[in-house]
Amino acid sequence: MKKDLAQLRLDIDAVDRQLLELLNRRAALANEVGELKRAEGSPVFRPEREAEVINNLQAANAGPLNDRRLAGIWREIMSACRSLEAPQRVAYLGPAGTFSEQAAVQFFGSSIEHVPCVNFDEVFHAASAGAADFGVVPVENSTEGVVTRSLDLLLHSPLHIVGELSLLVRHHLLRLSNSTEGIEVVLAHPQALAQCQGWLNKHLPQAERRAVSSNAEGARLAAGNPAWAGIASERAGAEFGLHVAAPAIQDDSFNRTRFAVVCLPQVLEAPQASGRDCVSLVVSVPNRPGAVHDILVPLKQHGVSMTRFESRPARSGQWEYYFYIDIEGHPSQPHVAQALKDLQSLCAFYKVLGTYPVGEA
Ligand SMILES: O=C(O)C(=O)C[C@]1(C(=O)O)C=C[C@@H](O)C=C1
Repeated sequence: MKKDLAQLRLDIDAVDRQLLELLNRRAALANEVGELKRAEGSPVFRPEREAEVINNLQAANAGPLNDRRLAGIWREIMSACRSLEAPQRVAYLGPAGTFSEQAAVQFFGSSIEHVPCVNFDEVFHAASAGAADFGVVPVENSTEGVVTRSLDLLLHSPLHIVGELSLLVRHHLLRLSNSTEGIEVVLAHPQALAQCQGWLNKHLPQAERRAVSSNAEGARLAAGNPAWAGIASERAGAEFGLHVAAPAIQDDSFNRTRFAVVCLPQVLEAPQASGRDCVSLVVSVPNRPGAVHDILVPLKQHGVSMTRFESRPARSGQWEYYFYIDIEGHPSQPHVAQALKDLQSLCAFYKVLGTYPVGEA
């Protein structure tokens, strides 16, 4: 005979009590790990261990829970255990409700200490000066290209990249009412205004576009004036009590932003090889014909794929450039190490920005 709802709920309650006991046993073990780590001064956050835990469980998973959901649940369990060892402070472009905050929570889980910052410079400063353990900054958007300020800050920063993630970015038009009538000003971060310019040209051609420090800040301001609208996430709308006047107004429905997770090498060294890794570099070459071509030759010779090549002016007034290069692989692989060594010998400036596991698309 099939069980009725009341019986099924009793069974769920019983399983939950077992889970609770097991989770607390796990948490107590994490506490012990924390004591060991404090004694030896080693880092709390170990991304390669967390990846191993999830891989092992996925290999043993008999269902019906699917592997993706399982990973999401264990990321949160480990985030909670990690916070018992030591709360990880994560800096990002605030206020609450930004995509950067969403990226921080997606990467570290929700048991983190939030360090919202007013701009990207402050994120780098917080993580360099010890006010935060990690920083999360956008580096590239699939519609708008690179986030130039983040690249410029990475160039001279003592922070290195230890992880990345990519977030599907849906921008909504948010305001105090749920219609698009009578909007005089649209406020958002310049990147979001650019990502929605086609929609704005078509639907709100008369409205003034006002750039503000973050989308969430635009939403906050829009909550104070019925003729103003912000472009931001649903989360930001909820935070400031706004309606969605028009959903998903970004010009590209697959609009994605890639974020880098940065920290001081003292907080976390470069992660070990995970099997799917990436090295980010910034280089400059002597100003002579063929120099840019030449730096790509070692990559081809040693069979290393380049997944990104960006240039940024060196601000010397001499039309010199820095090149931001991502390659596939890990320096512990001999062909990658050799390619990097040969490449370095051709560069006037060479800096490894980080070696880290490739983020999920
Ligand atoms: O294995 C460790 O080093 C732990 O600290 C435990 C644990 C976990 O909860 O499994 C927590 C934090 C680390 O990032 C990795 C794993």
